[in-house]
Amino acid sequence: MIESKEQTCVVIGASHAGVNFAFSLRKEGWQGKIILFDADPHLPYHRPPLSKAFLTSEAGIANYLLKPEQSYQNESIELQLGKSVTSINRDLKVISLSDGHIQSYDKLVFATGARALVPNIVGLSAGAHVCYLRTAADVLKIKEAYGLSKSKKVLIIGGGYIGLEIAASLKKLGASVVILERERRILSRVTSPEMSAYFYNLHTQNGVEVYANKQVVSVETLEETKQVTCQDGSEYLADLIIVGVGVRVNFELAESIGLEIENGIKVNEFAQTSDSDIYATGDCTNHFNPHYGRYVRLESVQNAVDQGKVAAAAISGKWQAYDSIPWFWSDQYDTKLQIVGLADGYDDLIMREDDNQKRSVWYFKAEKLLSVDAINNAKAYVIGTKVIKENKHINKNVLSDISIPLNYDLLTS
Ligand SMILES: NC(=O)c1ccc[n+]([C@@H]2O[C@H](COP(=O)([O-])OP(=O)(O)OC[C@H]3O[C@@H](n4cnc5c(N)ncnc54)[C@H](O)[C@@H]3O)[C@@H](O)[C@H]2O)c1
Repeated sequence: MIESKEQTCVVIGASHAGVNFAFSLRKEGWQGKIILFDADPHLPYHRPPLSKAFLTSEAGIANYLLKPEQSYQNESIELQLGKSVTSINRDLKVISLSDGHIQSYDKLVFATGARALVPNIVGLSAGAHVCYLRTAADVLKIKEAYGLSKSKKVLIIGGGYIGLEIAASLKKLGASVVILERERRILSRVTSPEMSAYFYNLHTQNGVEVYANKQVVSVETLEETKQVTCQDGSEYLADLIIVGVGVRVNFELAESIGLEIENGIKVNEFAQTSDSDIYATGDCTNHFNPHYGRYVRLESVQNAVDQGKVAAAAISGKWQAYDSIPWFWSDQYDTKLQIVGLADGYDDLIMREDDNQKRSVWYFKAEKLLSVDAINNAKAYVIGTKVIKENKHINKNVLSDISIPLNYDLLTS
């Protein structure tokens, strides 16, 4: 079913999810208008380099664009940047914008993602020396506060991927870096104690001070310096504080029009919300994953791209259920981590150390492979992906024996 030229598809959010959706919709043959709205005034850019190359280099955000500007014109995709959608009327099928304009739609897509979580810490107001890292503007602010070549004392609140990637990047620039993590170990929300230990060692070996069990309770400004105090009474001084304590989904607009919200915007396997003319894609969605038999909300580029394709196909009348296997990556120092699958709920793991640099952690539940964390080990990532996709059984004795090379046939025979 290809819509006519009079139809309009409005997309709220022009990051990975919204932009990939828009190009996929055009590719599917949608002939009507496609309009992307985003509060961010920059041309849509890749987010993964924000905590890495963009943070450490002099290159402008124009070097990290998702698509060249011309390609939006080529595909007749209208970009309305620097504009927030403030309300939606489902009966009239119109959205209202911060500048007072209204826009009608036939199909509406939420690709609203998430925002940096602002913790409730006394004295932590986002002044010049307190930064977050979610947008290009956030990174520009860090660069301005930090200065690319100066060696400053940076304190990072939160030992998740964002905190660790920032630490690795700023360490390369010569900063002195302290990470304060509230939980008993870094990365506790997203990975196993074994992986947390690996990344703890990686960072401390590179000169980052990493402290767990540190709940920051207050921040005080002492002339040019910030003094951070934790619940256990310990104190740290810093020139710059960067906060990376997780995200909050941007679901409020969807909630205001009565869409079903449950850990994000709830969608079916076709990325469709509880309103059949409204879809949602990317970080903001809670969707069913058939490989794991449960609803998941993923914060990843892979999900943003793949779910956008499913939504575009569905709007075009091709009902292809979303069934991708999640994958993620992170680069810190010379370590490349690739993750396939979701390890939550694992009851067994096998850690394989092929050599000092190449490792992999294999997570199982009831003998089924759930996920693989591959450290500098593309082979483990590729084999893990194939095994999960094909739902094969792995011979754990073979996997544990590092004298046997990693090989799909040997592992699954
Ligand atoms: N390579 C990647 O995949 C990658 C890289 C960067 C960011 N991201 C994504 O960006 C988003 C944000 O990342 P993140 O690392 O901020 O989120 P996160 O939730 O993964 O980690 C936040 C960490 O902060 C800790 N924390 C929370 N409150 C705290 C407090 N008051 N004091 C000290 N520590 C506290 C938590 O225990 C947690 O370990 C996530 O969606 C993440 O998946 C992904």
